[in-house]
Amino acid sequence: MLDHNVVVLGGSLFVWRIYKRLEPCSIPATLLLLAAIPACLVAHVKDQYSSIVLAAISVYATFWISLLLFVVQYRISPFHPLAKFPGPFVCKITKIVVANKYRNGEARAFFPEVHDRYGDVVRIGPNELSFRHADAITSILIKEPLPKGPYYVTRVPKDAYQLDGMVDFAQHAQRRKLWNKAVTPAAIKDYAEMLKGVLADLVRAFEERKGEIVDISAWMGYTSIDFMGHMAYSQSFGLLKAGCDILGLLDAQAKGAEAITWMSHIPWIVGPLMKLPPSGPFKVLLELATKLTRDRIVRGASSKDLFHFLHAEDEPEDQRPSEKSVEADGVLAVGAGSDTAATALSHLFYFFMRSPECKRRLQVEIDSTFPAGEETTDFSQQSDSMPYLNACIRPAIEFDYMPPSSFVPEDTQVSVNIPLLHRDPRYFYPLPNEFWPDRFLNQATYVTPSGETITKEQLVHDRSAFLPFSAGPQNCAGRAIALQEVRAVLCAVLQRFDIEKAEGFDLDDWDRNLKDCYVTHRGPLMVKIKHRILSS
Ligand code: HEM
Repeated sequence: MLDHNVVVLGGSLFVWRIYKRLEPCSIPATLLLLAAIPACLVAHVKDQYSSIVLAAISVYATFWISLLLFVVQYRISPFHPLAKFPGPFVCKITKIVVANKYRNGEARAFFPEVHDRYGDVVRIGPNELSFRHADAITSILIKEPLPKGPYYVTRVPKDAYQLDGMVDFAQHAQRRKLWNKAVTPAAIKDYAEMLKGVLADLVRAFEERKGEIVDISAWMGYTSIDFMGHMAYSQSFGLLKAGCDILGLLDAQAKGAEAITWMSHIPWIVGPLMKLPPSGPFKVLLELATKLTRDRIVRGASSKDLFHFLHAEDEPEDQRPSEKSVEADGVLAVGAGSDTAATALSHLFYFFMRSPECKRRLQVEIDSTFPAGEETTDFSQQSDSMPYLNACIRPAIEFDYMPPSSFVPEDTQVSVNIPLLHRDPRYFYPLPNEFWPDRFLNQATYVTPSGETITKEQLVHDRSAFLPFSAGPQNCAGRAIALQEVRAVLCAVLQRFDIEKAEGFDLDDWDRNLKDCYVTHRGPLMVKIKHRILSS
């Protein structure tokens, strides 16, 4: 008779082979492989023990420990397909390290560190590589875009299809058609009217707070979320009027994103978690999305909002996407469109406090385009005739997380770390780490903030490495809307107000408190709102 340990080891080797080949993660498969199989082994070897309890303890312990060792051994062995790629040892064994970095908002520090240490291609998980090279953009995202990886699977709510969670390209392209109709110049014209209303609320709120100290990062959050309410659902969320997050939306979004980003990096955990009823921030967000969708359907809209396009309201009812899918894409719009724009705007106010000369130059451009007393709401002028405004915006638009895809057949997830490219001297030089808008201007010579003059030929400016809105089929659907919003807010505020650092606030705290958790957690950015006195 075979020794019982050999039988148990054979069982766990068999289960490991199944996991390696099929990666099953459903609850029934997990119960079968991790509980039922060892139970059968207990039944098989129980006679060799003095009691069934002892047999169960010994078999389960041997089975699970040996299974774990098989997994670890293989992941660090030279036979693993990614064995030749360098990376932190612990990352070869488990993805938990990177998942926790995201959850704790430490990705911003972690990725530069590992790429500086290990090079342009780093193994950041048992089956995952991170790239820091512009060539990878074309190979992964553009030329023959690789299919989306399991990272995206968690974005798909049950019974619904959310655009960015659609891993099937054909299905994604079909849904993206609705989004593309929602971002044509004609559609964006309608959103411009909504934006004007939001700008009026913002200006009014700042007028009322002149001379006061406010957290401008929070106010940018209210602004962008209010705009998304109008643009997506023709409904005011009312944060600007209230001067606070009355719906708890920003808080729910931040907490939900923290959980989602963690789960996205450990996709096998999603199956079991999705079986649980939504709780905490997910409950808040889902209930709000359902209510917004219902209310919008009943109420209708006086002009074409995003919902109009996503719900295909011009089509016969039987050809429209399901209510659940529109609900899911509505959440996506509010999530994808609010934190990103608010972060870009907050960064800009921060940069202007660090570099007052840049703010002065921008205000000169604003004044010559929109003289004092005139409205700043001719948005086409902002996009076409204000080069310095557009140069300022570009370096402030961050792309805080990575778009992973996956290689088939090895099931390796790969990602290009775009924020690192934006700060890489091979693509942007000089001052790759500094806010220096001039690099985005087309000039024969450039003067750096320290007074050094360089020629166009000396400037390194590789636009192919600049991708704040990503690229390829899954690029940002709201790019044009976001740019219009950021330009409009800057013009409206800087034409009328001087935004100065609040006394006692340490600007270094802004950078210290930034955390990438799928959305960017921003700490406070305390400023004094002052009436702007125009220099003659
Ligand atoms: C400064 C502001 C913004 C930035 C930097 C930004 C950036 C991005 C990036 C990098 C992606 C790709 C993400 C990935 O592949 O994982 C993306 C996707 C997306 N963004 Fe934006 N975004 C911004 C504003 C907006 C706005 C205002 C909206 C909506 C009105 C929006 C809607 C979307 C949607 C729907 C997707 C998913 C596209 C798809 O999967 O086909 N974004 N965004």
